[in-house]
Amino acid sequence: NCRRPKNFPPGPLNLPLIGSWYDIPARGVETKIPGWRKRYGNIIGLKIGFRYLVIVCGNEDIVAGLKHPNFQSRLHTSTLTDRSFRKVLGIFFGDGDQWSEVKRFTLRFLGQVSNNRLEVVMQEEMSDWFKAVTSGQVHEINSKFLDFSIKSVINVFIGKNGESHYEEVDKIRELTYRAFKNGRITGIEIVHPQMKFFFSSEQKVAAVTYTQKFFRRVIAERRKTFNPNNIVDFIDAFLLEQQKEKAESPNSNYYSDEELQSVLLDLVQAASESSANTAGFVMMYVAMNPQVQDKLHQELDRVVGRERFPTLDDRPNLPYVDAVLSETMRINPVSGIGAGHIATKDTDFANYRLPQGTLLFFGHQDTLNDPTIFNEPKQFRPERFLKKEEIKIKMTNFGLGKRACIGEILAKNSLYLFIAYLFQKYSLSFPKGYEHPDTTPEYGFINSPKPYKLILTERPLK
Ligand code: HEM
Repeated sequence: NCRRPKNFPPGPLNLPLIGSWYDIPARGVETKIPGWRKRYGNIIGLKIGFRYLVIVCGNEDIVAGLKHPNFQSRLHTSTLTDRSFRKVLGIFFGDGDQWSEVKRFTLRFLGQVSNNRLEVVMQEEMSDWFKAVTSGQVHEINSKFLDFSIKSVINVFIGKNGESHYEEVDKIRELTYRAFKNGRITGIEIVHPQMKFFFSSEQKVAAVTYTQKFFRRVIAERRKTFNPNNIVDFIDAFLLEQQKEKAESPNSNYYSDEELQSVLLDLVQAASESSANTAGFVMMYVAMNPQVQDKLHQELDRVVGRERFPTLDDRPNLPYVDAVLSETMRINPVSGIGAGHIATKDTDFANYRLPQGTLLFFGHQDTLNDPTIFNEPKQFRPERFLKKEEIKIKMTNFGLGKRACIGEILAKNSLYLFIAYLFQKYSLSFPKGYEHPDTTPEYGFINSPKPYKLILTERPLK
């Protein structure tokens, strides 16, 4: 049916069978949004095959859409449930009571990861990382170089045991990077799984299968040594909850092994690439803006000096470090259109009517680079985040409401530590001939910087 439902938002023409699929890039849909928005307004109506799709733009509408009670569900096609034993499990694509129970449990666990524990993990990972850096030499900045991110995530969730598996963790990083790079967030195979045989990438399947197998083994090993009186990490906490559930509510099955594997897969995939790619963009933009780097160095020298590691307690006194992180996430957000939400009922929204089953995405990158909101948005200017009056909108790049990212605080804390450690110790510069890296991201499930070259030069101890 090519006709739009009554009062559906305007958008490109729908053709028989394929809808407006011909005009929707499977990767980098962000690049089309400014043009569509000019033509059709804040709410853009599209169709992939038989599935209606809406992109919500404009900060007010994004906030309203993210919080709308009818838009708190996810798509459950087999392309997605293949990640979780063909069931609706895990947090990212989970739903209903199961999702809300396990999300609450995971948030509670994250709330208990003390600042002290995170600092120790980050100090260990960054110290190892620094060993791999040769001062004054050219380094290629790519997923492998930024592997401190997945290692610290693994360390937070599966404890020190993670270290004995670093070869496998490296393989998971490589497979996840490739899967996300090839990931087609608005690909037709996501909404019409019949098409996955033509479009699904081998890397995506390999990343899921390998990671699940890894966690299955780690969980089985842990079960042998599990001590309910010594809960150290996420797996311990989950196994304890599993025991309690079996004893107290034998009819419920929220804490199954399949759920644990699915949640761990979500956490590793959601956390490691997003933080690593944000770190890659931080290094790129700071090296491109020497005056920003000078200010970072001056602030760190003044507040921390060069002999001890910066801590989370230093954070109130290091506002420029935070401003650099916020400005990086504004200018090149790694999740440019967020994750798809589903309308669970026919819903009136922003003067339109969205049919049940409509898939919604949100124009985060568009808003964060809108010249009517941010003065000179293409300029990397962390100072704007030091002046509250310059930030006129609610930041939404971690989502909002029930479906919001569970890792926002963890991500911001660990990226703050990353920036503080890195610039306390090093100066960054481009090798001759590589001074102007391409800042356009490589689009995928999570956007990443295109690989580029940098020299890291150790700063002398003062
Ligand atoms: C720079 C880092 C990160 C960014 C920009 C980011 C961004 C996002 C966004 C935009 C969403 C979708 C929200 C929505 O549906 O509207 C999301 C969801 C999610 N994120 Fe993150 N994230 C980051 C780091 C992390 C970390 C470190 C973790 C794990 C500890 C994590 C775990 C998740 C999970 C599990 C969800 C699904 C939540 C749900 O569906 O209920 N993320 N994230």
